[in-house]
Amino acid sequence: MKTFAEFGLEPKVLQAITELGFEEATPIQEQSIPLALTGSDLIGQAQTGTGKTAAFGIPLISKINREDEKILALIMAPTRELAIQVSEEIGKLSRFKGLRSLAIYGGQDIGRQIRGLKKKPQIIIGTPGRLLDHINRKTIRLDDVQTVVLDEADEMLDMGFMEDIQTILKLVPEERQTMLFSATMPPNIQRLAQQFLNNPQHVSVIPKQISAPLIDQAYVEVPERQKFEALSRLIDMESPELAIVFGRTKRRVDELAEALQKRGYSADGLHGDLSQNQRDAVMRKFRDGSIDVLVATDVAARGLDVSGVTHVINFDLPQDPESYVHRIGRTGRAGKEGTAWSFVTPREMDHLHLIERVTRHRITRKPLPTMAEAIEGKQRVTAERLLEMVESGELNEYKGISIQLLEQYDSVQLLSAAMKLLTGDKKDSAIELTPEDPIRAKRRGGKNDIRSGRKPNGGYGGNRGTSGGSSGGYRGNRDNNGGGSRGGYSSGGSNYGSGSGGYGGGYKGNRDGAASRDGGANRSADRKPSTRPSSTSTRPAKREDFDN
Ligand SMILES: Nc1ncnc2c1ncn2[C@@H]1O[C@H](COP(=O)(O)OP(=O)(O)OP(=O)(O)O)[C@@H](O)[C@H]1O
Ligand SMILES: [Mg+2]
Repeated sequence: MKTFAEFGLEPKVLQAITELGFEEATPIQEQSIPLALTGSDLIGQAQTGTGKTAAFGIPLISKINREDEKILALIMAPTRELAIQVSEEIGKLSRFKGLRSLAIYGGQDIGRQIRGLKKKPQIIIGTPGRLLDHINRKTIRLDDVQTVVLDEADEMLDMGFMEDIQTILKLVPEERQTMLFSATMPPNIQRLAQQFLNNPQHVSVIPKQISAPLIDQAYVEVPERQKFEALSRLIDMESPELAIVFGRTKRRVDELAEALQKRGYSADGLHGDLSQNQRDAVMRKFRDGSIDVLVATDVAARGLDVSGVTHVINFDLPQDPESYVHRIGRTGRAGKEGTAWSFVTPREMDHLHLIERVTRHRITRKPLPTMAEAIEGKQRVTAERLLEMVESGELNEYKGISIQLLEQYDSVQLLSAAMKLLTGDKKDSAIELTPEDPIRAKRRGGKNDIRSGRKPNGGYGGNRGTSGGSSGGYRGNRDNNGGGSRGGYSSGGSNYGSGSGGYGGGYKGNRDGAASRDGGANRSADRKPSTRPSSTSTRPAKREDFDN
């Protein structure tokens, strides 16, 4: 492991890194930073939560002169929340150097953004839709941009941002450095790379070499109508510090958040039909811990980094294996452990197996938590709270009454009553959620779909660490689905997530033409009537939500 001092960074940037508490570079940082500092174009791929933001942020910041008053760097991200977060991290990294950066995203007052732009930021972090808006208004000019980063590049393509990105990149001088980053690099990313990158270096971190994000992955098979009960039992049993629960549609998220609140959980929902103020408020509450459970559509699947997220629960399975990878990657970040649970209806078992094959990771089957386990979990939390209170020692006011009570009643009875009060018996109000259709495993893949054309070397390393890094394919140690005998996933070209940087597996060979990953326009995860004037109807529904 390298320390940041070894990259020859200027003292002010090093100081900022130290202030953030980063001691050693993560593998993606170790490989990307020196390359990016040479000015080379880059395609960077590494697992979720391994510091890709600083991997592009540090070299980007290093190149900029604080005296300059032009926009010199442009970072694009697929969602508003991510643009805000990346902008904050860039702000922290460039603090001592005194650079100015600004987030530009839909839903925020444009006047405010224009005022921000008047302060001459050198770094813009934006979502493509609003960026274009500013470009058209001539409030943003890209003529001096030297560095472009596409964070979550594959997602931006998937959301139908290709056209917007093309328009934007055509306005950036050709003499520039361009970097693409994501944890997943499906083959269609090559299209973008060929068009906009100049002789890019591929930096791809083999999982074995990463201080592996320890995500414990489990699933329970549960019929659709029992999912809510399963969720509340699971939350009770596991008592997450912070949890993100993913639902398939906006309606689902609304219903779930409300149902959880009714049952006494501290939960709130996030999706693209909320106003930006509401979205900001929910994220703030989740980040500061005033809610414990964030219920969200895939709008929260990518990039978000909230410390203390111990659990991710897929209340509904995601449509795509990549989405699974990113969703569960909201936990187990920066070397911490995390737990991911997925609810799978009996008809979705095939889809689960597809996810297992593509991610080359066996997901452990677990039984539905029992009522007894749920109760035990809740009691454990209550006991912990009680003991914390005992340790805090600030109990003098209660001692008199406690002594009196103990003279009259049995101590076990008394403590049990206090525990019961504290635990707060669940109001068993009936919860009715509108059922969702099961996700269907699309038939995809096969040798002909292997598109990346790059030599496979290094699998995703399914069991992270024990077998990682050896030559591709979905190898032998899987027993539940025949080692990829269906659909050709074992065909050595699969190198999802590592090795040479190509996704390679081609499992979603015919996805490009699909209307949307959310299962059709009318019940898409995040569809919203657009205020943007043109061509929105032809775009995948998903983008309507994420940025406008
Ligand atoms: N060198 C480092 N040492 C310690 N912590 C780090 C280091 N680099 C980054 N981090 C922290 O790790 C966390 C994850 O970083 P980041 O969000 O950049 O991950 P990512 O690879 O972009 O993940 P994702 O694929 O989910 O977007 C952040 O909280 C970040 O501050
Ligand atoms: Mg990221």
